Amino acid sequence: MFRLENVKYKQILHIDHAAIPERKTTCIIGKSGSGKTTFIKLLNGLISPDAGEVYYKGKALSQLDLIKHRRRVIMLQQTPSIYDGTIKDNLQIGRSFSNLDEATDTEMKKALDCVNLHKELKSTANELSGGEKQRLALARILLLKPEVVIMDEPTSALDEETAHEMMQKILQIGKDKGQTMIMVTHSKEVVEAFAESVIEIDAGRVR
Ligand SMILES: Nc1ncnc2c1ncn2[C@@H]1O[C@H](COP(=O)(O)OP(=O)(O)OP(=O)(O)O)[C@@H](O)[C@H]1O
Repeated sequence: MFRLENVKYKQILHIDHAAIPERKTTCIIGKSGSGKTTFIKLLNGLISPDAGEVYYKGKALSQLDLIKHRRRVIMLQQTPSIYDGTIKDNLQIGRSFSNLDEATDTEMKKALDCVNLHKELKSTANELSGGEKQRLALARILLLKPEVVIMDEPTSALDEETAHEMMQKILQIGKDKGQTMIMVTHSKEVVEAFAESVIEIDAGRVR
C-alpha cells in the first residue's frame, strides 16, 4: 500500500526501501529518536522527502493532492489536538474536516464506549486527563472512514490493561472496515499481540 524508495529526509532518515502492506496491522518500532515519527509523517505527507519518493497505491505522493490524501490516510499524533469546546464538538470537528455529515449522538456514544471514555457528550474536552484526551482523539478517528489509520504511540498515556483492551477493539474495528493500520509503539506486548508486519528503524535506517 505504501512503498518508499531511496528516501532521504534531512540527516534524520535514509530509507533505501520499505513497504507497508494493505489491510494489515504494521508496527513501527525502534529506539527513542531513531526516526519513527518522522517516518510516519512522510506517509501522510505532513513532510516531504528531500530525495526519493513515497508511493501510495502505486502513486507518488509528490503528484497527489495532499489535503485529499490526508483524509484517506489519517494520523493520530503523539499529543492529540483537542479543541476548546465539548467532547461532542471535538468529535464533530473530525467529521467536518473529512467532509462527512454530522455524527448522531448514538454514533458518538458508541465511539466513546469503544475507547472506554464514559463521559457526557456535553463535558468540556480540555478538562479531560491526558489519557482521556488520547482516547477522545481515538474515538474521533472511529467516526471517520479513512483507508489508513496511523497512530503514534496511541496508548502511551494509558495503563497496560486499558491499553491492551483498547488496542484490541480499535484494531478489530479497523479490520472490520478493511482499513490498513500503522502504529508506532514501544511495547513488545503490542507487537507480539497485534503486529502482522514490523518495520524497525535504527538511527534513521530500516533494519
Ligand atoms: N524538524 C526537525 N528538524 C530537525 N531535527 C528533527 C526534526 N524533527 C525531529 N528531529 C530529530 O530527528 C530525530 C528523529 O526524531 P523522531 O521524532 O522521528 O524520533 P522517534 O523515533 O519518533 O522518537 P520517540 O520514540 O522519542 O518519539 C531526533 O533526533 C529528533 O531530534
